[in-house]
Amino acid sequence: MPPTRATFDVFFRQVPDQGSFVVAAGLQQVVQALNNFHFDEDDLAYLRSLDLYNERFLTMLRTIKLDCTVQAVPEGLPVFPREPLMTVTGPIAQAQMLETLILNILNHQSLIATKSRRINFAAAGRPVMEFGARRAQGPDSAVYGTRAAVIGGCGSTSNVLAAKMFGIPAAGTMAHSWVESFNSELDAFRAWARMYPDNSALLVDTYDVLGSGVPHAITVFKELAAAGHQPVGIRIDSGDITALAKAARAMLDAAGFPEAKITASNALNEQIITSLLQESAPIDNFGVGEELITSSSAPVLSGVYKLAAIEQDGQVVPKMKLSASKAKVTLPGRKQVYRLYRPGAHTAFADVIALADEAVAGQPLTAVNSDPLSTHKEVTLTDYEARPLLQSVTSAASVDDVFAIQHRSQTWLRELPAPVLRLVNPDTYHVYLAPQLAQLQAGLLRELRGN
Ligand SMILES: Nc1ncnc2c1ncn2[C@@H]1O[C@H](COP(=O)(O)OP(=O)(O)OP(=O)(O)O)[C@@H](O)[C@H]1O
Ligand SMILES: O=P(O)(O)OC[C@H]1O[C@H](OP(=O)(O)OP(=O)(O)O)[C@H](O)[C@@H]1O
Ligand SMILES: O=C(O)c1cccnc1
Repeated sequence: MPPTRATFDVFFRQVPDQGSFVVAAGLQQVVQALNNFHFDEDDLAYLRSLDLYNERFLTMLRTIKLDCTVQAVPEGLPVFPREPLMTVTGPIAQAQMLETLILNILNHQSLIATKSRRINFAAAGRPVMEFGARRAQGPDSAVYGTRAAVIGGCGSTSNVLAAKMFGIPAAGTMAHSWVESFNSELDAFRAWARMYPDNSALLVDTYDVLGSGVPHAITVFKELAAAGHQPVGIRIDSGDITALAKAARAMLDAAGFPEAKITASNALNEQIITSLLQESAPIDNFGVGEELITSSSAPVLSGVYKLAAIEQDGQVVPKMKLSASKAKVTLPGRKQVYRLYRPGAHTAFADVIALADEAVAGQPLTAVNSDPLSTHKEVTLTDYEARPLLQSVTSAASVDDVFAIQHRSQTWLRELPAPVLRLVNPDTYHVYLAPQLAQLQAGLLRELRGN
């Protein structure tokens, strides 16, 4: 008898930081991990030593060749609670074995892409450099977190390995130790300017921002300008950034350097950046590290991997987890997710989760709210165009440029109603269940409760 095939869905129930959406990220690394999925002899020897597995199972692992099909939403897409962002169909033992691997990759990158999107929304178009490697939870989180940060809107990184791996501009300014290691701040700035005459971003807060840092930077900028170079600017990394940036801006302007840019850093996040800009702090660039790379205000995206269906005797049998908590009831069956647009318009107004073979075309659709904690009020959706979001993923999927993903993500975000994108108290975006899926879920609920 061939092994039972099964379909699992990846989805999350809650958005970090009380936001309304998550930016999906990590698909490319999932594809790479599945392409590379295998057990070495020393893996098998270790598993054998546990005395838990029989030889038949270990032989199956030795010769394993994944026979799973994957559907996923494209990276960068804003997605909402309960929507499958990936489905995996394959022999049940194989598809089950992939749970933790897939969740590890998607949960991490989607979390950081979402945090980055929030920070980049707050920065309102000003470039944000990713500065987090030193505070990331280990090397992998630094590298793949940087990839996700760029998907979420960052334009460059000080993580040179990530820059090399993903084609991201490597960027940075100067360390305090550079300034401290010279006899004077002025000597330190001059030495830097000699080496990098066209990349003179000087760190002005080692001793006294307004008393020495900015005046010394201005002295060096004058010397650079006299030699035909365009000074880049300064970085402020402590103190009251608004007050210091305003005073520094005035000093730079008065000295004839209105083009010199001010970069701010120091444990920045979306709230602090919003506050700085509300105070009209004249900041041109942000360097953001620890709060971004660890998503420290909301460090977990609790994406889950749930059985949705198995195949028995050639029949697809929907499966559902009932659970003691109403919020954890799952959606049975093989599914597709659609984003609904008004005909001819670029504004999405709702998503619909439907059974894979359920018709969701231009006809009126009687749908219910997908949130199991809602009152399940029916709505009739009319006058829409429906675009499917889950696409087949091939193992030979081309390696997308991270900036192409970032760009697509921004386009998809612009399609959403503005109140959904608010950083504070965003509107909930509507996610409905199509009628056949809603009926299937209700029927299975009755059946399982009856049992
Ligand atoms: N005008 C401002 N509005 C809101 N937050 C600010 C403002 N200026 C600075 N901050 C933030 O306040 C926090 C603490 O800044 P503080 O000046 O105490 O740091 P610091 O003196 O550099 O200390 P440390 O040496 O530990 O970095 C940082 O997260 C910083 O980004
Ligand atoms: O604050 P983040 O958002 O993580 O940005 C990166 C930080 O890393 C550096 O600080 P460093 O490790 O030298 O410590 P310090 O400046 O707090 O002393 C840099 O000067 C930034 O402040
Ligand atoms: O200014 C920089 O170059 C910098 C600072 C902290 C972390 N990464 C880069």
